[in-house]
Amino acid sequence: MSEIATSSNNATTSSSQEIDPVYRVVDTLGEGAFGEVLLVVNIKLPQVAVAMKKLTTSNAHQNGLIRKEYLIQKKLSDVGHDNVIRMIGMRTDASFHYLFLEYADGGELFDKIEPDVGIAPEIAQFYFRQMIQGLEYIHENNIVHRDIKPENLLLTTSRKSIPTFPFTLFHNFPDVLKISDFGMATLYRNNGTERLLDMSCGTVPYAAPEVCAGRKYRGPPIDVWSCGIVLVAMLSGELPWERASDSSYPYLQWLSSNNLDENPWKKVDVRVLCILRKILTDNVEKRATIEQVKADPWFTHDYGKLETPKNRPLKRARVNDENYTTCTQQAETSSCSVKRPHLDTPEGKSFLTERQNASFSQPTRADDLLLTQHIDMSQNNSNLLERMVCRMTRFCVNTEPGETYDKVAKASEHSGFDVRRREGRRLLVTYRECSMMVTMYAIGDVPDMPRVMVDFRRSRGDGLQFKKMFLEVRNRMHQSICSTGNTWLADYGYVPKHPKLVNEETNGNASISNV
Ligand SMILES: Nc1ncnc2c1ncn2[C@@H]1O[C@H](COP(=O)(O)OP(=O)(O)OP(=O)(O)O)[C@@H](O)[C@H]1O
Repeated sequence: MSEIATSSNNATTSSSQEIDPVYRVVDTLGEGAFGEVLLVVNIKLPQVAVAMKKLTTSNAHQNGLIRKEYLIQKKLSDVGHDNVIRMIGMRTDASFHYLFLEYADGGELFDKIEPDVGIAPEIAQFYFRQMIQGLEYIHENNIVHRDIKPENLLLTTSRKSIPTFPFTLFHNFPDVLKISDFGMATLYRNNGTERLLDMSCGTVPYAAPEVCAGRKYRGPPIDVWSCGIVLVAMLSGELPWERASDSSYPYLQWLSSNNLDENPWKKVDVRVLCILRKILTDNVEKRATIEQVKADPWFTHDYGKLETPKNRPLKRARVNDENYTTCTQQAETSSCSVKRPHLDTPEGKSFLTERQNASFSQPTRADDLLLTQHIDMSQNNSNLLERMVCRMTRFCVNTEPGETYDKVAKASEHSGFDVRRREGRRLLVTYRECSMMVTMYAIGDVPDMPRVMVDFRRSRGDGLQFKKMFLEVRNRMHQSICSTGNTWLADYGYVPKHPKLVNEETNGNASISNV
């Protein structure tokens, strides 16, 4: 067992802090445009974890942007909201700014969305409501986010902080959605006076038409628009258009209601279409406000109660509307509560099975984090918490770890991707603006044959592009893919229980290849 788990539970005194670090970096959670996000845990209280956004202090302009992100996060964290990532503090040294944030241990909402399929309507509604609640709080604080997309909507499995809605639904549902990444956010109102914004920013497929057109725009409506696109992505597993502009045929068709019998619209219920009509309108004056979204019949529709019995997958208790398809499978993806056997990295570092049901808390002593000498940056317990997140972008192969490593590298190169070999038998695979980190884990407890879980994590760039890259590599490796191993991964909650992605029998060319 690692040092982290065997340490005593006593809080460290100030004198020992000067000798030993209290916090240690244990994993890389993501890489952003200006730096990386690391998972940091308290050595003696490993359930105390934070995300540390490490940003390079390269020039005055960049420093100004980081300072702005810090001030915005601070403003939002003073009172705080369950659906907005909280900031704990920031410190700066000669080379970096370190932003300490509440850790979301459930990964990105993006990873719950099955390409071309989406997620069940009641679960989409559950996340959508939380997104709107969080956004309402952000706007009330005079801030507009400007980059709402599933990659910036993080999840935490802690039950303590589940928000209470004016509805009785889902009160046991484990995922809490947290709006994160305030790198594009800005003040849209000052002393009660709203100002028009002009910076073109955000992520193109989620951006409102007025932003795409380069016009001056009002803040809140552009976030509402992005929420509408997120809703389409959740319910259909695809984006409606690449860009909301006159150059996009699907977009123009939507505006004139000419393509409602086509994808993605034909996948959604008529009530969903009604709310989308109110949100995805190019007429900003007519676009639904948050208040109107909250009053919409689909938003308030009662799908029935979801239960989360201990150690069992989620099941929907009752369904009120037969027009809506049931889908317990996706609900299962949210709960990774089965006791798991060990997984080892190729170097033999063990995972600690007994910690998998832990829920994380934030440090009570922020000073421990904010002082430089208290964080061990060596990452020598890399990936300790990896198994906490159930991810779609994994598969099992029946080749030895070393051979698997070479095969993944070759498959990636053959796909035209740039491959960099990294420490710990990891691969950083890049194509254009998008990078993914690939890690191999030997599955320890399966006798007779080698089994390796190949894990792909988006480290930079667009989530859809990442999934395309993942599928490309997976399809090239189809001869090595082990379907019984995939079932095993699904049973233990490492991947969602979804036959299309996990249990394909013959090859990797599942119906998701056109994502
Ligand atoms: N608080 C957190 N808890 C868990 N994971 C996090 C947290 N903050 C960020 N991450 C992970 O790190 C990734 C990058 O973080 P973030 O989006 O804040 O950085 P960024 O530099 O703005 O990235 P991008 O350039 O992709 O917009 C996220 O997509 C997420 O996977």
